[in-house]
Amino acid sequence: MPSIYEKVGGEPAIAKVVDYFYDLVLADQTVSQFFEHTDMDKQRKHQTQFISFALGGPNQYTGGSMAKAHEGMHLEPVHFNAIVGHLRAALAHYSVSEEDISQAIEKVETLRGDILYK
Ligand code: HEM
Repeated sequence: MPSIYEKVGGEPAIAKVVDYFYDLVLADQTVSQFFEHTDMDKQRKHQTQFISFALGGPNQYTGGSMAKAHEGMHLEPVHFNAIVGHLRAALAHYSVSEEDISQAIEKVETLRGDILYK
């Protein structure tokens, strides 16, 4: 079974989804402030890893490192939900099927508990 990552068209397609997702995130005042002091290389790395993880691509991060990466950000459900919404919109924009989008969101949801502030 090909991963969604492969179905979408691998790395070149992911780069486009990443750019689109990134634009949505930075235009959204619910979450844009978290990236205020993030340099562009890290920003890009974050988005690419995020999308690759969601779509079953390479360079996946484990739950443990996700908790560490977001430690101290005090992320609330409203922030996580906003990011999930942008992921959904970016995938839909590139004509990913509703079924594949749901699967990607399900994957991302497995990290909610690690990423949110407790
Ligand atoms: C399942 C959801 C998420 C995944 C897979 C993910 C992935 C990652 C990864 C891999 C890093 C480390 C990047 C690095 O070390 O360079 C990171 C850092 C970061 N994430 Fe996320 N993330 C998620 C959710 C969120 C949310 C909801 C927010 C805020 C609204 C957020 C904001 C950030 C910020 C600000 C950084 C630090 C960037 C920096 O070093 O300046 N992430 N994330």
